Amino acid sequence: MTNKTEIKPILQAQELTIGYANKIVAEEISVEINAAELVAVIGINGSGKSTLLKTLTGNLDPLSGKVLIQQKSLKDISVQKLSELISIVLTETHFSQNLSVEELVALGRQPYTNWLGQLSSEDRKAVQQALELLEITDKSQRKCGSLSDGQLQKVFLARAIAQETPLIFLDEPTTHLDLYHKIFVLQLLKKLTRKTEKAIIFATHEINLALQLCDQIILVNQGKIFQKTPEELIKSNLLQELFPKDLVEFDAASKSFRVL
Ligand SMILES: Nc1ncnc2c1ncn2[C@@H]1O[C@H](COP(=O)(O)OP(=O)(O)OP(=O)(O)O)[C@@H](O)[C@H]1O
Repeated sequence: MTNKTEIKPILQAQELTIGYANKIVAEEISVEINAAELVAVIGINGSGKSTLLKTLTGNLDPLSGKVLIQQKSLKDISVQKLSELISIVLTETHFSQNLSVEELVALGRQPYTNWLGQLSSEDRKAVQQALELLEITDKSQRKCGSLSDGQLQKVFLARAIAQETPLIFLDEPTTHLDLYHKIFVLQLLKKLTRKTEKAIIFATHEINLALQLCDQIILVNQGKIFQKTPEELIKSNLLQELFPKDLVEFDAASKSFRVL
């Protein structure tokens, strides 16, 4: 007998094959994500990061195998229930520029509002809490169209927080950001996992930053998927083999890629 409380993963992929009707992108995938973990999905262009995220969020059917959320098969979860479990932040270029920050964040409450879309006091509280967590309360009445890309990124993140789901997925949340703001956003994601116990999974090309900031890394490479801690990944040879060796190499001592 053990006293250790069993930690049940919030998300699991079992013997998963992902891809499209005429193309297998990756197979034999097994992934386990726990609450309060920050997880980066990395891999070269076209390796299958978006395909994996789409499959894990139920936007693309697996070719075989299954995805479980809180031990329940994704295909048996209703769309309504799924919107209470998963929020997704995409790199959005089309959104209503005329919405105020507060209005856009309030869209995160859609799974909970009535058919008229009226916000209850609980909905308003969730919106205010999300604005506070992202430190954008002072911008709540600004039009989204007047914000910088970095500020907008925080607003989309606040909308996902307001949705109050245990899982948040983001597709390349640091695109368009300068180095300082890339670190700012990733640190913020990390703080959110600690503060809220949410699991946050994001696709990124920022491998050096992911190695420094994430709890787990999912590497997509040549049809295979590896889940490891940053330390395990650095010790493995996987990063050395990620890119052709003519321009860039992984230096295990400094735990980063460098130009040759
Ligand atoms: N709808 C589709 N039908 C068929 N093949 C597709 C489809 N969408 C993507 N692919 C292919 O699947 C593979 C993986 O693409 P995916 O977009 O998942 O890669 P990625 O790692 O997210 O790439 P990037 O870093 O460039 O965004 C690529 O070869 C791509 O051409």
